[in-house]
Amino acid sequence: MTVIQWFPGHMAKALRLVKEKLNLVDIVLELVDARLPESSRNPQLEQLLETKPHIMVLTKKDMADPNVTARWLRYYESKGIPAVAVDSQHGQLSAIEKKINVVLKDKLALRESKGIIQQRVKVMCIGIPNVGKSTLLNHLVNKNVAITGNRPGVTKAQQWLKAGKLMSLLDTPGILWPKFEDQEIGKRLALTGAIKDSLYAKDDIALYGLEHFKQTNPKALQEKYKLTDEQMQLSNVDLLLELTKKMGFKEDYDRASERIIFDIRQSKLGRYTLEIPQLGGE
Ligand SMILES: Nc1nc2c(ncn2[C@@H]2O[C@H](COP(=O)(O)OP(=O)(O)OP(=O)(O)O)[C@@H](O)[C@H]2O)c(=O)[nH]1
Repeated sequence: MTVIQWFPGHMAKALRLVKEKLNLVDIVLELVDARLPESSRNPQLEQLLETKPHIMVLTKKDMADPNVTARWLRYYESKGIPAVAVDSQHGQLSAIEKKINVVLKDKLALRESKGIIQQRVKVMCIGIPNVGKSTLLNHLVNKNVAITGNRPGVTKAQQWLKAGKLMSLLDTPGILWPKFEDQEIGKRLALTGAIKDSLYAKDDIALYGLEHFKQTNPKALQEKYKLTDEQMQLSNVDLLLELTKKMGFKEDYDRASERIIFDIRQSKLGRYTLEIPQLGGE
Protein backbone atom coordinates (compact mmCIF):
# COMPACT_ATOMS: atom_id res chain seq x y z
CA MET A 1 0.00 0.00 0.00
CA THR A 2 1.37 3.36 -0.98
CA VAL A 3 1.61 5.60 2.02
CA ILE A 4 -0.79 8.47 1.51
CA GLN A 5 0.70 11.59 2.96
CA TRP A 6 -0.52 14.95 4.05
CA PHE A 7 1.62 17.99 4.34
CA PRO A 8 1.87 19.77 7.70
CA GLY A 9 3.05 23.01 6.05
CA HIS A 10 -0.08 23.28 3.93
CA MET A 11 -2.25 22.36 6.86
CA ALA A 12 -0.75 25.02 9.14
CA LYS A 13 -1.13 27.72 6.48
CA ALA A 14 -4.73 26.75 5.73
CA LEU A 15 -5.63 26.80 9.39
CA ARG A 16 -4.03 30.21 9.85
CA LEU A 17 -5.99 31.67 6.93
CA VAL A 18 -9.23 30.26 8.27
CA LYS A 19 -8.48 31.59 11.74
CA GLU A 20 -7.94 35.09 10.38
CA LYS A 21 -11.29 35.11 8.63
CA LEU A 22 -13.18 33.54 11.47
CA ASN A 23 -13.35 36.87 13.28
CA LEU A 24 -15.29 38.39 10.38
CA VAL A 25 -18.25 36.03 10.52
CA ASP A 26 -21.20 35.17 12.76
CA ILE A 27 -21.37 31.51 11.81
CA VAL A 28 -19.40 28.87 9.93
CA LEU A 29 -20.75 26.24 7.57
CA GLU A 30 -18.44 23.26 7.85
CA LEU A 31 -18.87 21.25 4.67
CA VAL A 32 -18.20 17.53 4.79
CA ASP A 33 -18.95 14.80 2.26
CA ALA A 34 -22.07 12.82 3.23
CA ARG A 35 -20.38 9.65 1.96
CA LEU A 36 -17.57 9.98 4.49
CA PRO A 37 -18.46 12.72 6.98
CA GLU A 38 -15.80 12.01 9.58
CA SER A 39 -12.96 11.27 7.18
CA SER A 40 -13.65 14.45 5.25
CA ARG A 41 -13.45 16.63 8.37
CA ASN A 42 -10.35 18.38 9.46
CA PRO A 43 -9.90 17.36 13.10
CA GLN A 44 -8.17 20.61 14.02
CA LEU A 45 -11.14 22.64 12.87
CA GLU A 46 -13.29 21.51 15.76
CA GLN A 47 -10.93 23.18 18.22
CA LEU A 48 -10.81 26.30 16.09
CA LEU A 49 -14.58 26.51 16.04
CA GLU A 50 -15.03 26.19 19.79
CA THR A 51 -16.04 29.80 20.18
CA LYS A 52 -17.93 30.19 16.91
CA PRO A 53 -21.40 28.87 16.13
CA HIS A 54 -21.17 26.35 13.37
CA ILE A 55 -23.33 24.07 11.29
CA MET A 56 -22.21 20.82 9.77
CA VAL A 57 -23.33 20.66 6.15
CA LEU A 58 -23.25 17.17 4.66
CA THR A 59 -22.82 17.75 0.92
CA LYS A 60 -23.45 15.36 -1.98
CA LYS A 61 -26.39 13.82 -0.17
CA ASP A 62 -27.70 12.74 -3.58
CA MET A 63 -24.71 10.38 -3.85
CA ALA A 64 -24.85 8.97 -0.32
CA ASP A 65 -27.04 6.25 1.17
CA PRO A 66 -30.04 8.24 2.51
CA ASN A 67 -30.55 5.99 5.54
CA VAL A 68 -26.97 6.39 6.66
CA THR A 69 -27.14 10.14 6.06
CA ALA A 70 -30.16 10.31 8.38
CA ARG A 71 -28.12 8.43 10.98
CA TRP A 72 -25.23 10.84 10.61
CA LEU A 73 -27.54 13.82 11.09
CA ARG A 74 -28.92 12.28 14.27
CA TYR A 75 -25.40 11.47 15.41
CA TYR A 76 -24.14 15.04 15.04
CA GLU A 77 -27.26 16.58 16.54
CA SER A 78 -26.88 14.22 19.53
CA LYS A 79 -23.37 15.60 20.00
CA GLY A 80 -24.72 19.13 20.00
CA ILE A 81 -23.56 19.91 16.46
CA PRO A 82 -26.42 21.22 14.29
CA ALA A 83 -26.33 19.36 10.99
CA VAL A 84 -28.07 19.47 7.64
CA ALA A 85 -27.66 17.43 4.46
CA VAL A 86 -27.71 19.09 1.03
CA ASP A 87 -27.20 18.49 -2.63
CA SER A 88 -24.97 21.48 -3.37
CA GLN A 89 -25.83 21.41 -7.02
CA HIS A 90 -29.37 22.36 -6.19
CA GLY A 91 -28.94 25.19 -3.74
CA GLN A 92 -30.86 24.15 -0.65
CA LEU A 93 -30.98 27.73 0.57
CA SER A 94 -34.04 27.26 2.74
CA ALA A 95 -32.66 24.23 4.59
CA ILE A 96 -29.55 26.18 5.51
CA GLU A 97 -31.48 29.35 6.40
CA LYS A 98 -33.74 27.34 8.66
CA LYS A 99 -30.79 25.88 10.49
CA ILE A 100 -29.10 29.27 10.87
CA ASN A 101 -32.32 30.72 12.30
CA VAL A 102 -32.34 27.99 14.95
CA VAL A 103 -28.64 28.20 15.81
CA LEU A 104 -28.54 32.00 15.97
CA LYS A 105 -32.01 32.38 17.51
CA ASP A 106 -30.82 34.42 20.50
CA LYS A 107 -28.52 36.64 18.50
CA LEU A 108 -31.20 37.37 15.90
CA ALA A 109 -33.81 38.05 18.61
CA LEU A 110 -31.42 40.48 20.26
CA ARG A 111 -30.81 42.26 16.99
CA GLU A 112 -34.52 42.49 16.39
CA SER A 113 -35.14 43.91 19.87
CA LYS A 114 -32.60 46.62 19.08
CA GLY A 115 -34.32 47.33 15.79
CA ILE A 116 -31.40 45.97 13.74
CA ILE A 117 -33.33 43.86 11.29
CA GLN A 118 -31.53 44.78 8.11
CA GLN A 119 -28.23 43.29 9.12
CA ARG A 120 -27.41 40.05 7.40
CA VAL A 121 -25.82 37.08 9.09
CA LYS A 122 -22.20 36.79 8.00
CA VAL A 123 -21.34 33.30 6.92
CA MET A 124 -18.20 31.47 5.88
CA CYS A 125 -17.97 28.06 4.20
CA ILE A 126 -15.11 25.80 5.10
CA GLY A 127 -14.18 22.37 3.86
CA ILE A 128 -11.60 20.10 2.31
CA PRO A 129 -10.90 20.28 -1.45
CA ASN A 130 -13.61 18.91 -3.71
CA VAL A 131 -16.26 18.78 -1.00
CA GLY A 132 -18.51 21.15 -2.93
CA LYS A 133 -17.74 24.59 -1.51
CA SER A 134 -17.81 26.52 -4.79
CA THR A 135 -20.86 24.65 -6.03
CA LEU A 136 -22.83 25.41 -2.88
CA LEU A 137 -21.68 29.01 -2.81
CA ASN A 138 -22.74 29.56 -6.42
CA HIS A 139 -26.16 28.12 -5.85
CA LEU A 140 -26.76 29.98 -2.63
CA VAL A 141 -25.69 33.26 -4.15
CA ASN A 142 -27.61 32.89 -7.37
CA LYS A 143 -25.75 35.70 -9.16
CA ASN A 144 -26.61 38.12 -6.37
CA VAL A 145 -23.05 39.31 -6.18
CA ALA A 146 -22.00 42.33 -4.17
CA ILE A 147 -18.48 43.50 -4.84
CA THR A 148 -16.84 46.04 -2.58
CA GLY A 149 -13.45 47.60 -2.04
CA ASN A 150 -11.96 46.57 -5.34
CA ARG A 151 -10.53 49.93 -6.34
CA PRO A 152 -6.80 50.38 -6.86
CA GLY A 153 -5.07 51.97 -3.93
CA VAL A 154 -7.71 50.79 -1.50
CA THR A 155 -6.84 47.85 0.65
CA LYS A 156 -8.81 45.04 -0.85
CA ALA A 157 -11.75 44.60 1.45
CA GLN A 158 -13.30 41.27 2.02
CA GLN A 159 -16.00 40.64 -0.52
CA TRP A 160 -19.41 39.51 0.53
CA LEU A 161 -22.06 37.81 -1.54
CA LYS A 162 -25.74 38.12 -0.74
CA ALA A 163 -27.56 34.82 -0.40
CA GLY A 164 -31.31 34.86 0.07
CA LYS A 165 -32.67 37.37 2.59
CA LEU A 166 -30.64 36.20 5.55
CA MET A 167 -27.02 35.63 4.61
CA SER A 168 -23.93 37.43 3.47
CA LEU A 169 -21.37 34.88 2.37
CA LEU A 170 -17.66 35.41 2.43
CA ASP A 171 -16.62 35.19 -1.22
CA THR A 172 -13.70 32.82 -0.69
CA PRO A 173 -14.43 29.61 1.11
CA GLY A 174 -11.86 28.33 3.59
CA ILE A 175 -9.95 25.32 2.37
CA LEU A 176 -8.67 22.81 4.83
CA TRP A 177 -6.75 19.64 4.26
CA PRO A 178 -8.14 16.40 5.51
CA LYS A 179 -5.92 14.61 7.97
CA PHE A 180 -5.14 11.13 6.82
CA GLU A 181 -2.42 9.56 8.85
CA ASP A 182 -4.82 6.67 9.04
CA GLN A 183 -4.60 4.59 5.85
CA GLU A 184 -8.26 3.66 6.03
CA ILE A 185 -9.24 7.34 5.94
CA GLY A 186 -6.81 7.88 3.07
CA LYS A 187 -8.44 5.14 1.03
CA ARG A 188 -11.92 6.58 1.57
CA LEU A 189 -10.75 10.03 0.51
CA ALA A 190 -9.01 8.60 -2.55
CA LEU A 191 -11.98 6.52 -3.63
CA THR A 192 -14.26 9.55 -3.61
CA GLY A 193 -11.71 11.78 -5.36
CA ALA A 194 -11.02 14.08 -2.42
CA ILE A 195 -7.27 13.72 -2.76
CA LYS A 196 -4.97 13.73 -5.77
CA ASP A 197 -4.89 10.54 -7.81
CA SER A 198 -1.10 10.57 -7.81
CA LEU A 199 -1.07 10.05 -4.05
CA TYR A 200 -2.27 6.49 -4.14
CA ALA A 201 -1.86 3.16 -5.91
CA LYS A 202 -4.92 2.68 -8.09
CA ASP A 203 -5.21 -1.05 -7.51
CA ASP A 204 -5.27 -0.57 -3.72
CA ILE A 205 -8.13 1.87 -3.99
CA ALA A 206 -10.06 -0.25 -6.50
CA LEU A 207 -9.67 -3.26 -4.21
CA TYR A 208 -10.95 -1.18 -1.33
CA GLY A 209 -13.96 -0.17 -3.43
CA LEU A 210 -14.67 -3.75 -4.47
CA GLU A 211 -14.53 -4.87 -0.84
CA HIS A 212 -16.91 -2.08 0.21
CA PHE A 213 -19.53 -3.05 -2.36
CA LYS A 214 -19.12 -6.76 -1.63
CA GLN A 215 -19.93 -6.01 1.99
CA THR A 216 -22.65 -3.43 1.60
CA ASN A 217 -24.27 -3.83 -1.81
CA PRO A 218 -23.08 -6.99 -3.60
CA LYS A 219 -26.10 -6.88 -5.89
CA ALA A 220 -25.04 -3.55 -7.36
CA LEU A 221 -21.54 -4.89 -7.97
CA GLN A 222 -22.81 -8.08 -9.56
CA GLU A 223 -25.24 -6.25 -11.83
CA LYS A 224 -22.89 -3.48 -12.90
CA TYR A 225 -20.17 -5.88 -14.05
CA LYS A 226 -22.44 -8.82 -14.94
CA LEU A 227 -20.65 -11.16 -12.56
CA THR A 228 -21.65 -14.77 -11.95
CA ASP A 229 -22.26 -16.05 -8.42
CA GLU A 230 -18.94 -17.92 -8.67
CA GLN A 231 -17.09 -14.75 -9.63
CA MET A 232 -18.64 -12.99 -6.65
CA GLN A 233 -16.93 -15.59 -4.44
CA LEU A 234 -13.44 -14.77 -5.75
CA SER A 235 -10.93 -12.97 -3.55
CA ASN A 236 -10.75 -9.24 -4.27
CA VAL A 237 -7.44 -9.59 -6.11
CA ASP A 238 -8.76 -12.42 -8.29
CA LEU A 239 -11.95 -10.48 -8.90
CA LEU A 240 -9.90 -7.47 -10.05
CA LEU A 241 -7.95 -9.70 -12.47
CA GLU A 242 -11.20 -11.19 -13.74
CA LEU A 243 -12.68 -7.73 -14.26
CA THR A 244 -9.51 -6.64 -16.07
CA LYS A 245 -10.06 -9.43 -18.61
CA LYS A 246 -13.78 -8.78 -18.81
CA MET A 247 -13.18 -5.10 -19.56
CA GLY A 248 -10.80 -6.06 -22.38
CA PHE A 249 -7.69 -4.67 -20.69
CA LYS A 250 -5.82 -8.01 -20.83
CA GLU A 251 -3.21 -7.88 -18.03
CA ASP A 252 -3.48 -4.15 -17.40
CA TYR A 253 -5.19 -4.16 -14.04
CA ASP A 254 -4.24 -0.52 -13.49
CA ARG A 255 -6.62 0.48 -16.27
CA ALA A 256 -9.33 -1.73 -14.84
CA SER A 257 -8.70 -0.18 -11.42
CA GLU A 258 -9.10 3.26 -12.92
CA ARG A 259 -12.40 2.24 -14.52
CA ILE A 260 -13.73 0.79 -11.26
CA ILE A 261 -12.77 3.91 -9.31
CA PHE A 262 -14.40 6.08 -11.98
CA ASP A 263 -17.61 4.02 -11.86
CA ILE A 264 -17.81 4.28 -8.08
CA ARG A 265 -17.12 8.02 -8.10
CA GLN A 266 -19.79 8.54 -10.73
CA SER A 267 -22.31 6.58 -8.62
CA LYS A 268 -22.60 3.97 -11.38
CA LEU A 269 -22.89 1.33 -8.70
CA GLY A 270 -25.54 3.39 -6.95
CA ARG A 271 -25.48 5.55 -3.84
CA TYR A 272 -23.07 4.60 -1.09
CA THR A 273 -21.65 5.75 2.20
CA LEU A 274 -18.21 4.57 3.24
CA GLU A 275 -18.57 5.04 6.98
CA ILE A 276 -21.34 4.81 9.50
CA PRO A 277 -21.59 6.63 12.83
CA GLN A 278 -19.96 4.83 15.71
CA LEU A 279 -22.37 3.07 18.01
CA GLY A 280 -23.36 4.94 21.14
CA GLY A 281 -23.16 8.32 19.49
CA GLU A 282 -26.62 8.08 17.95
N1 LIG B 1 -23.72 15.02 -7.07
C1 LIG B 1 -23.20 16.08 -6.43
N2 LIG B 1 -22.06 16.61 -6.88
C2 LIG B 1 -21.55 17.67 -6.24
C3 LIG B 1 -22.18 18.24 -5.11
N3 LIG B 1 -21.43 19.28 -4.68
C4 LIG B 1 -20.38 19.36 -5.51
N4 LIG B 1 -20.45 18.40 -6.46
C5 LIG B 1 -19.45 18.14 -7.51
O1 LIG B 1 -18.20 17.89 -6.84
C6 LIG B 1 -17.11 18.47 -7.55
C7 LIG B 1 -16.34 19.42 -6.65
O2 LIG B 1 -17.17 20.53 -6.31
P1 LIG B 1 -16.56 21.99 -6.01
O3 LIG B 1 -17.69 22.88 -5.70
O4 LIG B 1 -15.61 22.39 -7.07
O5 LIG B 1 -15.73 21.68 -4.69
P2 LIG B 1 -14.79 22.67 -3.86
O6 LIG B 1 -14.95 22.28 -2.43
O7 LIG B 1 -15.06 24.09 -4.19
O8 LIG B 1 -13.38 22.22 -4.39
P3 LIG B 1 -11.94 23.00 -4.29
O9 LIG B 1 -12.02 24.17 -5.21
O10 LIG B 1 -10.99 21.93 -4.76
O11 LIG B 1 -11.68 23.38 -2.87
C8 LIG B 1 -17.72 19.13 -8.77
O12 LIG B 1 -17.62 18.22 -9.85
C9 LIG B 1 -19.19 19.35 -8.39
O13 LIG B 1 -20.04 19.35 -9.51
C10 LIG B 1 -23.40 17.64 -4.65
O14 LIG B 1 -24.01 18.03 -3.64
N5 LIG B 1 -23.87 16.57 -5.37
